Amino acid sequence: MDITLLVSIIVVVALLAVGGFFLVRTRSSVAPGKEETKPEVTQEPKAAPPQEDREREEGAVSKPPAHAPPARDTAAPAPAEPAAPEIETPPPSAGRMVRLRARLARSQSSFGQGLLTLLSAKTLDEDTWEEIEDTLITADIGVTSATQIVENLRTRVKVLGTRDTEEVRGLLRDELLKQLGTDTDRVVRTEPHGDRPAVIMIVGVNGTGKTTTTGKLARVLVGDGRSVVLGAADTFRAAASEQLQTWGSRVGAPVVRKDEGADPASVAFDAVARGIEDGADTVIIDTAGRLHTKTGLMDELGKVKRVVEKKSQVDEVLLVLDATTGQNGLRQARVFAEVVNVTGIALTKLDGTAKGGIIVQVQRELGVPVKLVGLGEGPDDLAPFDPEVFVDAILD
Ligand SMILES: Nc1nc2c(ncn2[C@@H]2O[C@H](COP(=O)(O)OP(=O)(O)OP(=O)(O)O)[C@@H](O)[C@H]2O)c(=O)[nH]1
Repeated sequence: MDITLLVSIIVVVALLAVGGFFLVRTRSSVAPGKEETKPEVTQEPKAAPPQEDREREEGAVSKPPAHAPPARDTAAPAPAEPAAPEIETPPPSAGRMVRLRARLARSQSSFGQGLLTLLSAKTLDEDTWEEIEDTLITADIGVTSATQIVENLRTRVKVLGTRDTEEVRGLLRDELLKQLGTDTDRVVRTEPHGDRPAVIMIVGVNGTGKTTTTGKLARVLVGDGRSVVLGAADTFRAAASEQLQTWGSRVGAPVVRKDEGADPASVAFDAVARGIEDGADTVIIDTAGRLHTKTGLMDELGKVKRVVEKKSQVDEVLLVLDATTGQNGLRQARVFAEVVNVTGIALTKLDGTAKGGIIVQVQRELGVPVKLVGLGEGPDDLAPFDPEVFVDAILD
């Protein structure tokens, strides 16, 4: 081999060896620097770190406590604490009926539209007026009120000589409002007297919606910023006290209850005592459903009221009536009114019937105002009764 070629090969090999050495050195000195940027850490937030770790990363926790367990242990789930029941904040009573107006419009529109169609007939002859009266009676408004409405309408239509739809609608609105009573005092007495809470008793026959109304009323009051104690004096139906407990827990209202079969008067008495002790604004007592025809049970209701009165005056006795029961509801109302001096009506299930005229009839028969109306099964579907919203929903 030529000596020059040999020397060249040696020089090339030597140069390659030196180059390779520096290349390896340079690579190994960059690698730690890359490690310092910790790419694993930047990817980690995908798995949400425990709160304390997060705060530490953000600098909120300056250094780990001396007793801090290794990172792997921190990630272990802590033993679950029993979740505190969530207290709800129901909407206030004001404007509730307006919010529920669509329900009314749905259930009562056939009644209202029937009347308006008849009134806009080409000729308002005897037959048409009779049909108008029948429509009113079918809606459970009662014969006396139906006759009055028709007589007044006939006179006013004749005197004014009007057949304009809007004007006739206005006349009908006036007549219906007159029958419902716009000046009637419909306030539910819930204000405490000095150191004593207001006491409300809820009464009625089975299944009308007493327990539901008690729970819904508690929500109305809590929504208005009141403190409430509930008394589960329906000791006859075991589920009623459970049901009331659920309503109470949802809004943080204590529920006084006893075993099934306990004396309802003693539960009611204890509930009022608890209300006084807690400085509550209002005590609402749910009573067992009873047939108005069962004298013994009706006497028992009178006793509950008398026993409560030993502790505090009873401000309201609300009779819960199911709007869908029509004339039967009226019969019930009469008997209850004799036994416990009913001060107001809570008319439930008005969302399920077109016979809203029962409001007029029950007020006329009992001389007691409808104060609350139930417009659905939802927890906030109870509203203070507003005649104008009611009539407008019928006629819209
Ligand atoms: N659609 C509708 N349903 C209602 C209304 N109010 C109550 N209800 C329903 O009526 C049913 C009976 O209600 P409860 O409150 O259990 O009746 P109660 O009078 O306490 O029953 P007893 O304890 O057996 O006398 C339930 O299914 C309620 O959801 C309402 O305004 N509208």
